[in-house]
Amino acid sequence: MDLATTTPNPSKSVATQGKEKKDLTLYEEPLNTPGVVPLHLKRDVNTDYPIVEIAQRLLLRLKPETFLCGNLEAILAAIALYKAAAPVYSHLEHFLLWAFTSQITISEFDPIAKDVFTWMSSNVIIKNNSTCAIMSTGESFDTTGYRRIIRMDMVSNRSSSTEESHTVPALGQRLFWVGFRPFLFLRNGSRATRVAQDNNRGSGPSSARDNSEISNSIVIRTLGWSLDPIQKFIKQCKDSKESNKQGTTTMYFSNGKPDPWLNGLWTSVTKATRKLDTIDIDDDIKNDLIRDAEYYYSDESKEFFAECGIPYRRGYMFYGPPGTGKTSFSAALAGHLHCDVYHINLATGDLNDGRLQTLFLNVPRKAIVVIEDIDSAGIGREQGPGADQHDPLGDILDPMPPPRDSHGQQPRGDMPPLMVTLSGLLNAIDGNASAEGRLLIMTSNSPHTLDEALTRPGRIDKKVYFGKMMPPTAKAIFKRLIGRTATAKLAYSDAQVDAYAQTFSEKLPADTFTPAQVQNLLQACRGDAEKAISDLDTWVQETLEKESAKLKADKARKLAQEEAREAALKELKEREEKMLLERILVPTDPGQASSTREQHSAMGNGTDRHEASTVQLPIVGSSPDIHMALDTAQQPFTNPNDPRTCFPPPEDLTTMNNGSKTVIPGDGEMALVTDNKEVATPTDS
Ligand SMILES: Nc1ncnc2c1ncn2[C@@H]1O[C@H](COP(=O)(O)OP(=O)(O)OP(=O)(O)O)[C@@H](O)[C@H]1O
Repeated sequence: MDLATTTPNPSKSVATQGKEKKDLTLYEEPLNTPGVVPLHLKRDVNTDYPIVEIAQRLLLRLKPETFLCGNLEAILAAIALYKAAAPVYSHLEHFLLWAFTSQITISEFDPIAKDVFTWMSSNVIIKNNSTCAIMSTGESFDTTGYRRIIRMDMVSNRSSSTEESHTVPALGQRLFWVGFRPFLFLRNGSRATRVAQDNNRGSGPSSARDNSEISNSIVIRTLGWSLDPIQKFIKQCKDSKESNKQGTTTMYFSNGKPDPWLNGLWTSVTKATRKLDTIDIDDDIKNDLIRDAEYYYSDESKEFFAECGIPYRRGYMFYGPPGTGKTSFSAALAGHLHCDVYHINLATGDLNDGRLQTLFLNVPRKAIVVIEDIDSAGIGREQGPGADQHDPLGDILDPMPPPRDSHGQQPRGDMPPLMVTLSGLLNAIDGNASAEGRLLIMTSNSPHTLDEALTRPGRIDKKVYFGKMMPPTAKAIFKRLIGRTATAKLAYSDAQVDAYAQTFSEKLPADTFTPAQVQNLLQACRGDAEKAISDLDTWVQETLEKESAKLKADKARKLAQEEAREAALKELKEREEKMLLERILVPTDPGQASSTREQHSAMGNGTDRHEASTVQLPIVGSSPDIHMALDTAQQPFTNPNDPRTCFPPPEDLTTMNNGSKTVIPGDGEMALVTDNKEVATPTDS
């Protein structure tokens, strides 16, 4: 199409042209004016698509007719050709990749991916003047699922990373070299796929794409027919992480979610290692624990376990009041042994036996697994099939609806919160499928509530009590929290600090306060030793008063709960009695009574007759009578002479062997007489 030939002459007036020409004269400029777009082409141009206008102007300026055989159809044909050839190119590309490269795909939530990210961050993104990366504040960018990932901002790495933030490779691909070998790093996944996966939660690894790539994954590709170079590269990433890890401990927290591709099993946080000498507990206990744990991970011990055929596992139970250092010591021990800590929280309601087992199986060989506050996880002494049965008292004591979940939804009746059972926990800890090499630490505030099976030797090898502050530990905590600052800032000598610490430990009542409480007091003094000592008496008094007030309040609350429970029990009993009466009372309507009698006569004598007549048993009286009758109503007849289990035909007035007698005073009236004494009749009631 030649634009110039169809250009109307703008100089001609509308009035002097025919209809067709009249339309054409609307254009103000000749169409062949460079840079001017004819109005009929402008109809698709709007502010949303200025690019179309730009392209059109460009075409006019370039005058494509001069080099494309004089028409625009050639351009369209070229585009069509490109479109047709694109799949061929894609196939060719796939073939070349298949034929000449090797690749490894890693789920983004796998710990290995974290190692690769960290290596890429420090060796490629920061060094190679990248223009695109993902920045995350905080430490846990690696295994946390998309909710945190979308918080990250795309940034240019020209703003250098700070201590508080991390840059990780952006989605897409980048080429880098390790020595003389080129590698292609490819990060798949987008927010859209993450959302889609979120909606398909539970689909698990089947959400992988058809071409066996995992969504939200990274792919490492290199030239050649062997995976060795990639494996070496991954090992290099791991080694680099290990060397960077000095002085830090990584804590993993169980997610309890079913889809390991979406959220991973663990969320991790890396912290500066807490040193063991910052935990103030009895020195003997501390040294014993350290020696035991060190020996457990020694080669000698591994051989011993293997030779004796004992499963290579060790377990500790730390128990004592809250705030005495059970969790802190576990973390410090992990730092000392250069291993990571895996925290499993059983009380979240999103763990069941299967998931717990999976978590234990996914703990590396050398790791400390901590199950905190196991007594509050709802795993009591008895947890049989009836343990989760509905408690009728609950309805009376707590008539409120169950709490809403995190999405504000009422829990559905058919979806109870997940529970870990005692047998599930025992299996996970030391069942055949349980991983070996881990050191398990359970912490508890009240270990006496735990089932003995859980704490028996073999599962728990050491039980350690973490108690309140004694004078030696009070002295140690004073030196640690006050001494160092006092020496540095106020130039106290060691002897002075020691003297203050001694005074402090003597003034602090022994076995009364937890280390957490004392730490709170000393932190507030900010290195002022004299203030710490002068404030101590007041603090002790106030804290004791607060504690006693809290104790009183707790006692009152417990008493109120007990009373409410008793009242509820009473109410329940009354309900039962009422229901029973409704079930068993004979109607006083003579018509009904005679028809009942007819039914009884029709039944004749025998067991059936007894069952039928039992239903009519009139019982009104104290609760033992009621329960006697309830038993009778629920049990089949076995002894026809037993007044509780045998009721005579209504037409007879029978005296029982044991002296009990049933009286039928008249139509529609029945009464139970015990020891020839009438208890009640329906008309009485
Ligand atoms: N023995 C201790 N030595 C030093 N610090 C301690 C000690 N005990 C507690 N703390 C401090 O008190 C705080 C709470 O300690 P931690 O969480 O370890 O107690 P816990 O016994 O595990 O409590 P809980 O039973 O509630 O889990 C921490 O800040 C910790 O530093």
